[in-house]
Amino acid sequence: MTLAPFGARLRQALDTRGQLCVGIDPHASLLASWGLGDDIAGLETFSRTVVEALADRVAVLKPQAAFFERFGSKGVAVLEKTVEEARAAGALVLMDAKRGDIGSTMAAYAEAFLAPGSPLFSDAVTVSPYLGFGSLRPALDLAREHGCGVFALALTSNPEGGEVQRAVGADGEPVAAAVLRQLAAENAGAEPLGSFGAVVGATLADAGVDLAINGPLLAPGIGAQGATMADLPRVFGASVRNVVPSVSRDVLKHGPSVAALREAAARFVDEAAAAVK
Ligand SMILES: O=c1ccn([C@@H]2O[C@H](COP(=O)(O)O)[C@@H](O)[C@H]2O)c(=O)[nH]1
Repeated sequence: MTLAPFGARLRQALDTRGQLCVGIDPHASLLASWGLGDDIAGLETFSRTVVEALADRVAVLKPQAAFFERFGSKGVAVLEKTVEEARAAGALVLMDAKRGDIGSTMAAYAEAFLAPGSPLFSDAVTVSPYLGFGSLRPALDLAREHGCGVFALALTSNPEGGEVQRAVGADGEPVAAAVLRQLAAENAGAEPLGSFGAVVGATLADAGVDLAINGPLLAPGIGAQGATMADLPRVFGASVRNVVPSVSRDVLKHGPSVAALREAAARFVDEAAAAVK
């Protein structure tokens, strides 16, 4: 089956389901607070419950690969099932894997997440552009071919990010600005929204760079990291409609009750709508 471009599918999901991405981050502390073991059975129950609660209503679910990989091959098998079931229930799945390597290895990462038929095939994947934006080419091309998306780290939500991302190159352009400029080029002419997004933390005091990339802006940092939906207009300005605010722990802490998870997600959707209008 050929998918419509990711940007178009994402635009529709955000407009119909609301501007929210919920992260599936099975921290050991969350497994414990849900009364689950820090083991494969706990991981499986946690992930299945999040998918049951949210995949039919939130725009995007974002499994954090690290929390599955820490259990080895059995954890990856749970991740595969989580992705498949979330997509089948109607959510767009953004795999938060933050992969980045030389181009020839990047091609293998791209096949893992963006080639139809791959066990971890997802609607989009996060990547690191810090081996040079050009090293992402295999992922950008495969995503375009198959209707998928790619989100490159631009200005991350952690306080340490700026030392690399705000550094200024020999030509005077900050590193993050160069990433955003190249994403904008990938999205040129795309309607209603390009498929190549940037990760820009909602925790930033001020973006200080041009965020008008005609693509989605994944905004982690809301909730546990201290940002709120009310911060979005200040950080994202005129691009705020293209923001995909992302919350993991501040939704997940309401489990294992399916109803409570749904209520928490609905509250964030309402808060995002109020902030963006
Ligand atoms: O700049 C970034 C990029 C990715 N993340 C990821 O998002 C979630 C945040 O979880 P919370 O519980 O909502 O804090 C997590 O998976 C990070 O790896 C980010 O936080 N910042």
